[in-house]
Amino acid sequence: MGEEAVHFSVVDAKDCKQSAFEVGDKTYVICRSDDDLKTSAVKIHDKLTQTWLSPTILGEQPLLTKSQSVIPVSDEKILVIEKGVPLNESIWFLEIDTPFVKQQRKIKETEVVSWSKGVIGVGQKPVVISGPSGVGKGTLIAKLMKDYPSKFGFSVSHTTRSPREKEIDGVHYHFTERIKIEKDISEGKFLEFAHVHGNVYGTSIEAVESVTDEGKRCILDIDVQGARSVRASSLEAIFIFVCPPSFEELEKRLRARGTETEEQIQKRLRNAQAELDQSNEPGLFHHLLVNDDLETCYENLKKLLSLDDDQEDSDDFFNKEDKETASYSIVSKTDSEILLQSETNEGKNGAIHLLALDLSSLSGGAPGRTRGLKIGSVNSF
Ligand SMILES: Nc1ncnc2c1ncn2[C@@H]1O[C@H](COP(=O)(O)OP(=O)(O)OP(=O)(O)O)[C@@H](O)[C@H]1O
Ligand SMILES: Nc1nc2c(ncn2[C@@H]2O[C@H](COP(=O)(O)O)[C@@H](O)[C@H]2O)c(=O)[nH]1
Repeated sequence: MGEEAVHFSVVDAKDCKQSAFEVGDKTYVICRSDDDLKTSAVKIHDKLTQTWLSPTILGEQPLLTKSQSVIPVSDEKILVIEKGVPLNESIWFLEIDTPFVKQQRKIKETEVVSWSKGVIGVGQKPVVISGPSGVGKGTLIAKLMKDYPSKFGFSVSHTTRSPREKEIDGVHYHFTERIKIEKDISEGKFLEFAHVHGNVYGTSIEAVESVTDEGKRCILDIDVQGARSVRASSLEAIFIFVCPPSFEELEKRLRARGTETEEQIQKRLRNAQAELDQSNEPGLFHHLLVNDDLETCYENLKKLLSLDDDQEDSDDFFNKEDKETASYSIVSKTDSEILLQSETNEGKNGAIHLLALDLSSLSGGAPGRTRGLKIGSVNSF
């Protein structure tokens, strides 16, 4: 195991405790007050220009404790372990140059950093279901949710369109104003958004991650533009496109549903053709399903989902006692792993309990979550 010194320092300023660390030409300082553990400030010192920057801070902030263990893990992220809380709640990353941060920096034309919660274990990949309006996506998803309520959770999108008669705010969609969704999009709260049939639709990061945090598999019903954006994001998902048996049948279903005006139906049909044209594009969808007979299509969808090569949740690395009580701090870092030492538990025979965080596992969640962390007792990988 190669050695690399842990590089961090803690300085007590007048009214705030600081953790400072260098990455490239910049020094990042996380500053938190002992009196207010709810908020932290981040300052960046640019050594080249000798200037201090106050970046826009995105993402949910860590639940702060009185002390932390901090180490840069790459040019993109800094690992922050909050001490005194169980490991599952203690792992956070300050994203300083991830693709998400780079994108947000461009949009906002200002310096940006983003907090991202480290989540141990992979869970099952979210399922993105796309297809033309009226093909039956909602019908298939409703069946899945009814048959497997504890296994699947629906990502409730935001939309600026008006609710249909039986639609409930917060259940079918979060119905919202254009000005509000545009503000939230600009603040980086959305995984994807698109202008669809004349309205704005979008998937908030929270919509996906709240389902995954519940331990359920997240289902997204989004258009092809949205699927493309998710494909380009850090979220690893299964992409399914649902096709109609014919264009005539699609039109028939859309009309029979009776939820759109003639003008809206015409617009949806025009867009349907464009979506169908993209369904075979290499690298976009993993699976195509034809929704001719509903029951047959549903059975095929179930087959696809159970065939998915899901991994076991690596939570199993921990025993129950560790989960509830152990608190860890960083001991050392190599190119492949970071060693963590338990501060509260001594193993049998008085041995110190060491864990290794596999650095190759730092990916997979939506922005705001670093999902799929692999952590094991030393030598157990
Ligand atoms: N296999 C099928 N055979 C016949 N009718 C179907 C079938 N699947 C769905 N339908 C019906 O087609 C209509 C459209 O289905 P649904 O609302 O689920 O489509 P959708 O793809 O979710 O549309 P949108 O994208 O506009 O939300 C509904 O009235 C539904 O009952
Ligand atoms: N890109 C996104 N597309 C979405 C989202 N939520 C729904 N949709 C798609 O919009 C159309 C129309 O839906 P409707 O409820 O008005 O009939 C359909 O294709 C949906 O898949 C979203 O969050 N992002």
